Amino acid sequence: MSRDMDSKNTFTYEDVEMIANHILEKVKCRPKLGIICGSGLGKLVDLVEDKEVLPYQEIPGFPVSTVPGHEGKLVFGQLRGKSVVLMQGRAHCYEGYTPQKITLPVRTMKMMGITTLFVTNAAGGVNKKYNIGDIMIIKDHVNLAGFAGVNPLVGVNDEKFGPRFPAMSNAYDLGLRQLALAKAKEIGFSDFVREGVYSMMVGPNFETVTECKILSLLLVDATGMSTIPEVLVAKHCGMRVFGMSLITNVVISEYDSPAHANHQEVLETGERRSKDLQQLVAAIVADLDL
Ligand SMILES: O=P(O)(O)O[C@@H]1C[C@H](O)[C@@H](CO)O1
Ligand code: HPA
Repeated sequence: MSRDMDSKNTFTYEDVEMIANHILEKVKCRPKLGIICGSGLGKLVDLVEDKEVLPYQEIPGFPVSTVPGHEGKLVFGQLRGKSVVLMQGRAHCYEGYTPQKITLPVRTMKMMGITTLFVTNAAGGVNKKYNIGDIMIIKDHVNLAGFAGVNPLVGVNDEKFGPRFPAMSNAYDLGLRQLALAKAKEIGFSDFVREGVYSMMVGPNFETVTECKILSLLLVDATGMSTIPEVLVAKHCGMRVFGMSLITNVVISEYDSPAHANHQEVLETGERRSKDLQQLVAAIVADLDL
């Protein structure tokens, strides 16, 4: 099965079922919560006890990330008394994968019994009030890649996954956002935890100055190169979604500025803020109703 699946760019319901069963045969854990770790945020797995680890290379069809800061491991275990599976790293469209391929893990998680999905990412702060190191709880998104036709739900729709025309007006669960804000307050994080709007361009280049000015006009607070395809697929198949962006840098919105965005800064901020992010995730998961 492995070689056939690895060369595929789109996956049928039966393909996903086979991949999910393959994973379930290899691990004992049966989680209902899935967490996708963004660039430099893979240390979230340090929260997990009784780990069972599967490298993506050993999972048929799974896209393998080629980007530093994305380990490429599926980590099962216990987090604050709850069974969980973490994706330590994700693949992106700019690596040459189709939107359907980068979201295969989300459908696989659904098929494995995951009902709630946490998505995390590194993002550039567009909102001028944001500081490097802030954590933004995602309240909505602008699918700029979708404006250009990059959307994992394009193509034949299998109703076994979900409806042809899924609603996206409530993509980021209100109850989970409220829980996260309450927990941030409880642990003294309110000064650097915000709520805002995320946007995605395909990348891999960072944005031009004019693009950043446009993002601001579009009511975007933080921008990145991932997450939205995963959220579209998760909502399509009926999952409850919660999202967080770590503001790893601020976008350059002045012409002729000598500053420029770079992946090294993204990884360094991820490293520096990883303990706080872990603390917030742990506090939310502890009180999560699954
Ligand atoms: O996977 P995420 O969205 O966290 O990664 C961001 C976007 C690019 O992959 C990379 C740029 O530094 O970080
Ligand atoms: N732009 C796009 N993606 C990003 C950024 C950014 O400034 N920072 C981290 N991921």
